[in-house]
Amino acid sequence: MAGEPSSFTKWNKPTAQQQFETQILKDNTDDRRRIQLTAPLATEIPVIDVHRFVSATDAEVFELHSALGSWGCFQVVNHGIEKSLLDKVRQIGREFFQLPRSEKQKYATNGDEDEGYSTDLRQVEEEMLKLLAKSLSLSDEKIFVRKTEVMYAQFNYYPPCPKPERVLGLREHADASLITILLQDDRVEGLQLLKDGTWFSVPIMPHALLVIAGDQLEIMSNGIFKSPVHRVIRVSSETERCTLAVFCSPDFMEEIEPLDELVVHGHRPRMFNKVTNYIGFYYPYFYKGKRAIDALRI
Ligand SMILES: O=C(O)CCC(=O)C(=O)O
Ligand SMILES: [Fe+2]
Repeated sequence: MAGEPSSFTKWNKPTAQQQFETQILKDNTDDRRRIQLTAPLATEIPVIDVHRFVSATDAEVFELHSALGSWGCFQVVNHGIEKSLLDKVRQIGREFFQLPRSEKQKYATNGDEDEGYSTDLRQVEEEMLKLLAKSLSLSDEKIFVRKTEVMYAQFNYYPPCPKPERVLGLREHADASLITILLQDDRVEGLQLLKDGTWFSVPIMPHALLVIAGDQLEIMSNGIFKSPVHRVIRVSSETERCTLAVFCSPDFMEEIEPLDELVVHGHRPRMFNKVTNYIGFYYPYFYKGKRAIDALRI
């Protein structure tokens, strides 16, 4: 139906997740609760300059570490992807969703070729994963790089909404991924993050990428990093909002658990049980409005 949020996914290993995402978007329109549209701006989310971070001071590394333990995300600038390319990606997303439904349908299963931006995003992903290992002081800075095999890109499109206080764009959830790299819309806000029981708006930085910790990172970091609950509200009755989310995860059949190095007897005991195919494990909980990660807590 015209006017509903929709998504177009393109990833290297199509699975049931695609259907799941469609379901989330359908569910959103059933939310009839009044939504609080104004929220304080999350100005404390740190902005990390990737180039500078190579020679970051201990204080900067600590800032990243503590942001991921509280907000569960950070903004990244100087990531190496051309601004013009990011603008083009957003433009392609908007143009795609403006096509008639019959046209969009033609692309629905066309998910196995490479796009120009996917290589660039893989490099950014690797840099981010190395930053995470660095901020956890892990001995192997590539541990998360080696464990992250799946990249799944999804455009989210939120049309203008005449009753934004009635309809969510995307209902509250935490991501099942290890990390999510989000290219926000450059004009319309909408992403809100739950911290200590309060919703905060995530500020727009037009050419920054927002890195969000997913549940699998919370598990592997033995709870040091938090996978934040977030949602999308539809603030504008005039302008559409388009974002690109890239979900980065281990192979589905990989067993994940807290990294040995982060389990410290007597100080930081193991906080989560092992799980295989976390993505598959996650959905049934999501549908019930619960968090899968809670079922793994020891
Ligand atoms: O569109 C957004 O701002 C966030 C999307 C999101 O949270 C998701 O796709 O999981
Ligand atoms: Fe999300």
